[in-house]
This record gives sequence, structure tokens and C-alpha cells, in this order.
Amino acid sequence: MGITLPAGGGSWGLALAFVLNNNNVPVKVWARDEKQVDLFNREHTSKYFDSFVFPSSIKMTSSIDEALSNSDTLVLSVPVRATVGLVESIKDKIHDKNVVLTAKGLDNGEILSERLKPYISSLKLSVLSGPSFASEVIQKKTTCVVIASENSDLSKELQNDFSSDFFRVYTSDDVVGVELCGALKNVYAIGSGFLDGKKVGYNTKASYLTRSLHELGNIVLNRGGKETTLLGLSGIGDLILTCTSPTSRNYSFGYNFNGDTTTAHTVEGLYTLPNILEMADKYKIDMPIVKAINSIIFNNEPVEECMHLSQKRRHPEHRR
Ligand SMILES: NC(=O)C1=CN([C@@H]2O[C@H](COP(=O)(O)OP(=O)(O)OC[C@H]3O[C@@H](n4cnc5c(N)ncnc54)[C@H](O)[C@@H]3O)[C@@H](O)[C@H]2O)C=CC1
Ligand SMILES: O=C(CO)COP(=O)(O)O
Repeated sequence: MGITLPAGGGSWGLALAFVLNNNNVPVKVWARDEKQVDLFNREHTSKYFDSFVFPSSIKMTSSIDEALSNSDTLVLSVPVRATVGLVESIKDKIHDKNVVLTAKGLDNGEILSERLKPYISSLKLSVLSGPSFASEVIQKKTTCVVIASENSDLSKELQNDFSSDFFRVYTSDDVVGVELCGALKNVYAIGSGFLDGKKVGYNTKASYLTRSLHELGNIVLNRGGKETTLLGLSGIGDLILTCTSPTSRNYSFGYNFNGDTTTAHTVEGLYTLPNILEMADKYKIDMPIVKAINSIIFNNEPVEECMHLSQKRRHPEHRR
């Protein structure tokens, strides 16, 4: 049996198809845009990867039924805002399939595995996350990720499918922690871009990353996630990658921020912001950094003013 990637033909879905195909795992990529499908099947190229030619053994289709035939596993790599709707639209066709979530974000104030509970049993669900730019994966640059599932047989099976000499897969049972870390690092990456755009010093940046990790930890632990996840690849690993690299769309959005949110392409932190505020409110967790980032984007607060506001909070009680 093979693996279907209802990925919309986007960059992460294609990179994961590349990883699986490299291991001789049969893959089929689904995309809704027929022109994109025709171009890919003819030339094996994608607008997301300049001049890169994919192996011709990776096939794309615009028929979801064809994509799902002969496959026991789906790797979902559309943006977070599209994930729940896509699963709802194919729910009758996927009840016997394993599902790997790869979108990094929150929806309706919740993590995706929670939102998808009505459609996917937790024993058939896993989450793939970690520091992994698609553009580096297709160049076979060494990349380490985590696959988390409550079903250890499933995470081991997927570890086998994905692992290669350039793609190293660790397993975890902390679905909640891995999902929250992946979602939140995108928001902190926007803030990190704001700071670098303002040419703050390394002192400020190091403090920002440390405090972001601390704030992330508050919500992860509150929701039942594990400290080891926070200190692992999907936690501090992806935070470091995304908060320090212009390859990150979230970081670049923050770095070049000009008040416009309408033209941002797959800046998942933007979609997650209101959702994390909703979650923080619900579980009564103080998230001053997330709030400051939200004020800069949606209330036109200047970056400097928001940093200043955080300094005005009462003196810290602990040295962390
Ligand atoms: N690109 C990367 O390096 C990585 C991305 N991710 C995550 O993967 C998710 C997807 O991101 P990318 O592939 O990078 O985005 P992308 O922008 O490269 O591609 C998204 C694709 O989804 C399609 N799409 C959008 N809405 C759709 C819908 N309703 N139905 C069907 N297709 C739809 C678009 O047409 C596009 O082809 C995001 O949550 C991102 O955080 C995770 C790790 C690495
Ligand atoms: O999640 C990613 C790398 O781990 C990709 O980050 P961006 O979505 O910010 O480009």
C-alpha cells in the first residue's frame, strides 16, 4: 500500500513526497488545480522550487478518488486554515486510513488533532513536525523531525517510511506538545522578524528567544504536553530555525512588516495568532509576547512601544 499526499501540490507536501519516493514508498500527490497537475506530470517542476526537477516517479492527480486508491495513509500538507475543511470533505473516504498532520497552526482556538477528533481516531493519527525547510529537504540537506502519535506501532511504521540518510525521524507520544510547539513557533518567528527588522542587538534577541521558549512552555505544560518536547526538535529546534532564518515566511513577514496582512502567502503565524489568544484566554495563561505581536500587527502599535510595554510589566520574580 502507498501514501497519498492531499497536499494541494504545495511546497511541504512535495518535499515530503520527495522524501518518501526516495525510499521507494509509492506516493501520489493530490492538487486541486488541474493546470498545476498537468505541468507537474509533464515537466516535474513546481512554482515553489525554482528550476528543481522532481523524479518522474512522483505522480500528481487532481482526482481525490484516484489519489486515495491503493493507499493506506494520508499525509495532509495544506495550510492549517484548509485542513479541517479538507478532511470534512473527504471524511467518508478516509475512515480506514492513517492520517499524518503536517500543518503547523491552530484552528478555532484548538490544536488540529483535537479539531479532527470527530473524523480521525487518535490511534490512526500522527503529527510530523520539527525544524525542516522544504527547500533544504529537496536538496537532501540533513534534516531531523519528530513523528508523534498515541499509537507507537504507527509512529514506528511511519518512521520506517520516512527515514533516510538525510531525513532522520524521531518518535514521540506527545501529540499535544508537538502540535503546540509547531503552531506557536510561527507566531514567535513573526516577532523575531520584527526585532531583526528594527536591528535590535544580540542581547535583546537572545532574551526574546529565551522568554518565547518560556511562554511556549507555559501553554505546552498547561495543556498536558511534555518538557522533553519543548527542549526537543519540534520545540526549541524549530523555534531556533524559524526565528533566525530569512527562509522562514513567518520571520520574513515580520522583518518586512509594513502593516499589510492581506498579501502574506502561507504565513501560518498570522492565522494562529487569534487562535492562540483564544486558547490562552480559555486556559488563563499569560502570554505577553504573543499579545505584543498581536498589537503590532492588528492595533498598529509600534514595535519599540510594545517592547517597552513588556519592560513595564512588574519586575520579574524569578531569574529565568
Ligand atoms: N514549506 C515548509 O518548509 C514547511 C511547511 N510546513 C507546514 O505545511 C503547511 C503547508 O505549507 P506549505 O506547503 O509550505 O504551503 P504552500 O503555500 O507552499 O502550499 C500550500 C498549498 O495548499 C493549497 N491549498 C490551499 N488551500 C487549499 C484547499 N482548501 N484545498 C486544497 N489545496 C489547498 C495551495 O494551492 C498550495 O498549493 C503549513 O501549515 C506549514 O506551516 C511545515 C514544515 C515545513
Ligand atoms: O515550519 C517551517 C520550518 O520548520 C517553515 O517555516 P515557515 O512557514 O515560516 O516558512
